[in-house]
Amino acid sequence: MTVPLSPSQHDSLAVDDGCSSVRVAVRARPLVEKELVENCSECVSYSECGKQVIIGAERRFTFDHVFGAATSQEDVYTNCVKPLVESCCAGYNATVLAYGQTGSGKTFTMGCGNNVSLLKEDLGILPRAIRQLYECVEERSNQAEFLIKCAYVEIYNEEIKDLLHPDTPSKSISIREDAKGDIVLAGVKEEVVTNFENMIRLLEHGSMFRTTGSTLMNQHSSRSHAIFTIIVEQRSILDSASNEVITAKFHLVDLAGSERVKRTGAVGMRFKESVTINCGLLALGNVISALGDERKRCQHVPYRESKLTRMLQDSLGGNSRTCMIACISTADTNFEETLNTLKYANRARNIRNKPVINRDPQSILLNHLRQEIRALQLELLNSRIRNAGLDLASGPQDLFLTRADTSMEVTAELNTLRLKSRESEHECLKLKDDIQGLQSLVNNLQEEMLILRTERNHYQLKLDEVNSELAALMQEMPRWEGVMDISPMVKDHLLIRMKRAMGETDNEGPGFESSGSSLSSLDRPASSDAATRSERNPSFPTVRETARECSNSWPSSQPKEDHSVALMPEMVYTPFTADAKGANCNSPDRTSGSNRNINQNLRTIRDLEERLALKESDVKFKEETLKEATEDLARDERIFAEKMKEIKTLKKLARDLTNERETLMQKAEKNSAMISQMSVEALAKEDELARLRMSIEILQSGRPDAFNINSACVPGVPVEVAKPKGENCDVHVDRIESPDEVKCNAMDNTSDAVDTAAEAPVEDLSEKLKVKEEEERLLSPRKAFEEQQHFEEDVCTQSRELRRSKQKGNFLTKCLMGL
Ligand SMILES: Nc1ncnc2c1ncn2[C@@H]1O[C@H](COP(=O)(O)OP(=O)(O)OP(=O)(O)O)[C@@H](O)[C@H]1O
Repeated sequence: MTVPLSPSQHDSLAVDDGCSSVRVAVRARPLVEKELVENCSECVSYSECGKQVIIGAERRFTFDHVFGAATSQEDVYTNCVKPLVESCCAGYNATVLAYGQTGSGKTFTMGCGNNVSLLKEDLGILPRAIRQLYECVEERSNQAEFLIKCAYVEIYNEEIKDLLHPDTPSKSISIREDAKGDIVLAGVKEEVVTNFENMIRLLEHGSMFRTTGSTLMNQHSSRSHAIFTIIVEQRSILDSASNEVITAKFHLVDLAGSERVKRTGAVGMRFKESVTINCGLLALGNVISALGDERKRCQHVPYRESKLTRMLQDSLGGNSRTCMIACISTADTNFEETLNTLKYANRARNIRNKPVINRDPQSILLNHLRQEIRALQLELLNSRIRNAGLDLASGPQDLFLTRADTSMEVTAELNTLRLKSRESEHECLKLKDDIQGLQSLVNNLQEEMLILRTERNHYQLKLDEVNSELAALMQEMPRWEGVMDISPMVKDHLLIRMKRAMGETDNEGPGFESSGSSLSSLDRPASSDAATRSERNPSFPTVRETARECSNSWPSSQPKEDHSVALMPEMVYTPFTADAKGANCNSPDRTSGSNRNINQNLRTIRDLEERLALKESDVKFKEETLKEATEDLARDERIFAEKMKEIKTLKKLARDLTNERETLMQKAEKNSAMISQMSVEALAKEDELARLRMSIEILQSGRPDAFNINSACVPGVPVEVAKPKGENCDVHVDRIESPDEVKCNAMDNTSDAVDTAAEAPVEDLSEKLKVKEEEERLLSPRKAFEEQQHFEEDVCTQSRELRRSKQKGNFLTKCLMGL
């Protein structure tokens, strides 16, 4: 049945209060061939609204999406994953998680490539997501530059394997938390991929290395949890000044299926895999419970319980938009597993994530600093212009700008360093918190270990008591020999126990191999404890001593009736035969009482052994966790120390830069004053040059009326000029070579003289000019010509320089305005 899709299902990424719930979809697979052959019937139905699944008589579960057995891959993808790919392109982390019992269709749903054997409509989530991602990149290529990377790992038997680089040893891969608190896989190489085809090739290549195996439930059963991660980095190109980088991670997870060993028929290696798979899923369940249960929400979330949960830390309760697809089988033979999956998935619906756009803090900082620098540069320029009263378009500004820029750079650098230092301080605080958390974890673990050790000692004591009781009973054994019939099996067993208690190896007893493992745990603590006890009280016989005595006093070999003794732990004493009863009628009650005692004691021993083994494995696990936590703590402390060192260096650098900045600011102040002075001088020189050029033009024109305007420039004619400020100014003109070619040799106060020369009496000047002309006629016209040329060249050079500096000034002004 295909469940109709409602439009509301498309809003699968609804976010409120910055939080977004984990979306959960259920997908039922159709009955497979094996189930059809077995005549299985369907035990699952769906409600009309398309959001409820009903299992059995009336157990209803509500989910965000419910996909019936006939739902196409396309529908599952469109509803569950498409929005996640879109949000990943927008900078949000995303996760798709396929969960379910073995053979329920997780790998089918996720897909692991684009095989030619696959029909297009059967393509799973992975190839579809990769295609959509590249389409999205293509669409946005005019807005941003994209860099896409991928990594593919599997968690097999609690070890992480890099499927894209299978040669990487698992030991070199570890799960770490980076400075931002994101989970990263150190040691896993990410591949940069530029197109759909290449990424599919990598996916298929990695999938080839994934561990699969055949079980009774699924011929191609995945024996590991596989995580394909796509990393999307984008840099906006719309705003060239903004170099903001956004990075999003997309995890596509195909979990291994939960399974019952009885049904999968897993033995040996498969059995071990099965145990680790179930442990990982149990840890995931614990995390889901801790996050989903409102009462537990503030408590510790056991992410560190398994590698799977640690890797999915961001996806469950963290910075990610997550969708879980719970795959179920509708066959009634899988009723219990399906019910469990639905319960598991239902809990996941309560998890609240906090997705945010992953902006690179460095680029944010850089942008912020750039804006600040621009603002400061403008402000500084404005204030300088105001102070110097300069027109930006005139005058050489390069020196001024260089200094100002240097000062700006230093300020910017200083700000960057300050921010970095602040950031490192935050990081240090965070690390401190982490260290405290770890410290309390270690303390808790130590406490737990202490309790466990006490418990172990307690059991050990009990075991010793039982052992000594047993030893006492064994001492009595020879006495019963004559009076009752004890099964040779029992004797054999007791002999083996005694020998083992004495630390001897005895493989003769047919029950040795089966009971060996359980007995060995008894052997070790008994002997060590016996040693300590004999130290305490040498008169008290140890189990070993008593046992040795017994074994010596016993007949060495008893006829062995059969080899059923292999079931030693379950063995009981054989009942008395009628004859034996007759023969031993002197104390039948006492004998049966002792038998009962021995049986009871054996049971107690077995019980204690099991409990002890359990406790020991518990202690071992705790010790490992403690070791890991201690290592983490040491690492964090190392990082913390490094950070502190870095902060110190940064602070010192910041201090140095502040000093340098101060010095530069002072220098810049001085230079700006100098520049202002120079600018004023340059303006005066320009004026002077303009006037000189005008004078030359007038003199070159040789028009007598020109002297009315500027006769003060007549060469060699000392002029008494009018005094604008009540002062006399003399202009000395050397000589006139010809009426048209003159050399002007203006002395001090030239500009004033030129300004006031217009007011000199024209008659006087004409007369003087005539005299001069007479004199000049006598001089060589050639020389005058040469001098004139010389002078013109000088003027041209000066005006060229002036033009160049003007251009420079204009250029710099434009640059400044541009900035
Ligand atoms: N929706 C479906 N439509 C048709 N066939 C399906 C569907 N889902 C699963 N199957 C078939 O069911 C079988 C088991 O599926 P699959 O291998 O994906 O299960 P699994 O959950 O990944 O198992 P495991 O956990 O053991 O790896 C496969 O033969 C697959 O083709």
